[in-house]
Amino acid sequence: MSQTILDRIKAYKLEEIAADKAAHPLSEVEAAAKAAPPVRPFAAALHRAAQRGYGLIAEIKKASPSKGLIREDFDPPALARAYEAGGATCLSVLTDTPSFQGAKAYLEAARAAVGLPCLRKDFMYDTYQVAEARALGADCILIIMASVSDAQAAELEAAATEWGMDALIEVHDAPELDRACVLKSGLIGINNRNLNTFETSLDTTRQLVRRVPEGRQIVSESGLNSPEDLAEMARYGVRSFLIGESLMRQPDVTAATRALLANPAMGAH
Ligand SMILES: O=C(O)c1ccccc1NCC(=O)[C@H](O)[C@H](O)COP(=O)(O)O
Repeated sequence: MSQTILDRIKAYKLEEIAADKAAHPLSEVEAAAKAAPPVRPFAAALHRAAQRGYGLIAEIKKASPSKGLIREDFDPPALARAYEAGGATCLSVLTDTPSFQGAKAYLEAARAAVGLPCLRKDFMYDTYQVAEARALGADCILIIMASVSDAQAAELEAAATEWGMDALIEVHDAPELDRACVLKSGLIGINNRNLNTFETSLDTTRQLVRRVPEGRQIVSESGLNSPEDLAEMARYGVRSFLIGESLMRQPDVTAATRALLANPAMGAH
């Protein structure tokens, strides 16, 4: 069977983690995590924003496997400030280099420039990466159910909790959602993008939302482009969003963020 993009990412990530562990032993990373600035509440900020209007996790994303280079003029602290000025609730910062041209330093720099809680957007397989995320200042980690076993997901989630961080549990189909619901995290991200084919459809959120148990906070992720998209998701009770490309393509990121959030649809929460 041919390798999927997630297989390829996993293969190089495991090599990267091994190299990182050799260069920076866990004890060193844990010491840095303990010395990191205090955690900013991520899920709580999103919840509050979604009650008043929309919760927005605005993503700092230079490139992607599906689109190649997205934004040439790429200054993470400036983009973080632009998102904050536009009304974003939280930031997501890609720290993966081979596929997204991200960097760990981007997370540190973006977070230091603003007061917003930050997600380390990466492919997590090892609790070493969770400690590293905290050392970089992350307030939340991503757990992609398509790329980890149930045991790995539980271990990553427990490590995030131990470090005081939140975990966004990402799913793309019903079996992944059922596995995610066994975890404790209240934050469920429904990714509208199939990470193997790159096909993006808001139908993914429309279909999965009804299977999410009461009390979980849903974040619709990927392929959201306009106030109309957000209003459509709000019709399904989803008021929190993770958006990268459509904002990253705008010359004025503050104005684009402000325009996206200007007139939230009211109604279902
Ligand atoms: O964005 C991709 O092409 C991609 C490919 C393979 C794995 C993950 C990928 N993206 C990660 C994300 O989930 C998105 O960056 C995020 O949800 C924002 O999506 P968008 O608003 O469509 O940039």
